[in-house]
Amino acid sequence: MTVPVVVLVGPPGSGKSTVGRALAARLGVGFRDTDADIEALAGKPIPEIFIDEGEPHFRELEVRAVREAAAAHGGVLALGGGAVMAEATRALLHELPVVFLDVPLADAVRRVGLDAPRPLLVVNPRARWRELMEARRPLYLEVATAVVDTAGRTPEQVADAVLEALELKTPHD
Ligand SMILES: Nc1ncnc2c1ncn2[C@@H]1O[C@H](COP(=O)(O)OP(=O)(O)O)[C@@H](O)[C@H]1O
Ligand SMILES: O=C(O)C1=C[C@@H](OP(=O)(O)O)[C@@H](O)[C@H](O)C1
Ligand SMILES: [Mg+2]
Repeated sequence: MTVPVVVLVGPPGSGKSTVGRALAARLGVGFRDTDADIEALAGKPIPEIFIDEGEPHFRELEVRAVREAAAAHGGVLALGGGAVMAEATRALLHELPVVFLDVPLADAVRRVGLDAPRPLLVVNPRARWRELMEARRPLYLEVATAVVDTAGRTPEQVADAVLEALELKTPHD
């Protein structure tokens, strides 16, 4: 069994996918994103999974994708924003180095507004994001080894803060 060097959790727009890629490059390790794994498993993009099979089916695929990646991927792993809602996922995250990327509402809404579609944020994204974050913040905190604030930081600066928070060395140190 190979376990990730870092797992990134946090709400949509916190930068998990973007920072994860930068972090993996800095560490000289691979990057994996469970949303991409789910799309590969289902053979279609996430919005289509939500439309065709519904959110509960997406969440089943997500639990499986996280379990498989957490047991086999030795690099940086980014989860989807809702992955922590599953108790089984939280249980396995308790054993891993997990960073919660925090972000204020205004920054997150600005970031996701310009990005790929997220089915849960299509209608009234501001209010929906706030609701999601209120429900999930305790869960992000429960699984987090460290919390990194992303407000006013570039993805590269966030990657630096993650390395520092976990005291990780890069090949250039
Ligand atoms: N620290 C940051 N500052 C500004 N924009 C960012 C930052 N992190 C991510 N972004 C941008 O926000 C959008 C969402 O980022 P993404 O990595 O997909 O977030 P997540 O995976 O957490 O939902 C992307 O367009 C990305 O380029
Ligand atoms: O918050 C959520 O429930 C979701 C977040 C998305 O990932 P990001 O957090 O990477 O945007 C993706 O997994 C799906 O649209 C559901
Ligand atoms: Mg993402």
